Amino acid sequence: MSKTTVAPTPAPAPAPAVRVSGLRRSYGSTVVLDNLDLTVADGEFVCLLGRSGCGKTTLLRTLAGLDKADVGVVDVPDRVAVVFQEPRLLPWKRVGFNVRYGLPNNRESAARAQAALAEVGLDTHADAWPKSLSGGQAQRVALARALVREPQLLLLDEPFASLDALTRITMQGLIRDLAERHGAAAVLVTHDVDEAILLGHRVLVMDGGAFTYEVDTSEAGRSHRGSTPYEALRRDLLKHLGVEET
Ligand SMILES: Nc1ncnc2c1ncn2[C@@H]1O[C@H](COP(=O)(O)OP(=O)(O)OP(=O)(O)O)[C@@H](O)[C@H]1O
Repeated sequence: MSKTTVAPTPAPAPAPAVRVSGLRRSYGSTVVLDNLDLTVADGEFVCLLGRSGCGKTTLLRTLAGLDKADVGVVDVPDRVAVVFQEPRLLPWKRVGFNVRYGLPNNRESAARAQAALAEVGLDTHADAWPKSLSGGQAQRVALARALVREPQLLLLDEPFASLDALTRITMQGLIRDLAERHGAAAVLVTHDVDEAILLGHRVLVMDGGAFTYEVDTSEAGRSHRGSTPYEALRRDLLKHLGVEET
């Protein structure tokens, strides 16, 4: 009896976490987002770099559902969490409540909040008041509040901007590890080229509401600062941002 072998059907590629096409947004006569297309794969970490006013925050707010496109398709998963530049905690509620705010008021939510606090190294702070936290600790609580929702997409709008340089380095490592561990896709807005290279699998440069450059940083991001591939990538990005190095 002859045997027929059937070639296995390739598994379908997983649906991307973010699919944006033809996105336009204007305020009056000012075009802020101009016919943007963006796809972010599941588990991918994308960083947006661009000069002030180029439309980064507007794009992030649109992905978060906080701003509305004039035209275009914006397809994001159901569970999206945002971390802003400031922690935005409720000062009259304890840390644990802030983390589980919006979840059902039950023991499971309290346990999930506690686990999220442990992930950001603040498991002993559930009963603390926000005003007793340092800036870095408060931003960790904001991160725990995002993670407790088990987001499929994490949106980060300059979350380290108000932190001191040392805390910033710790937070960068933490966010990278957590995004990886949770398998969440992430979009980070930053002004910092090194931060973008360090955290991103891919870096997009925006100018005038459009993407003007894109680079895969997954390899160079693992190289040390100062190494040849890292410095070449850094110079390349600075050039596309229109920054002259002296
Ligand atoms: N609600 C609004 N009403 C009118 N104009 C707005 C509004 N929000 C943003 N803009 C304008 O849209 C443009 C893009 O703003 P956006 O905040 O997205 O830029 P950005 O790249 O995030 O800037 P930055 O890096 O300084 O935060 C700017 O010219 C800004 O003035």
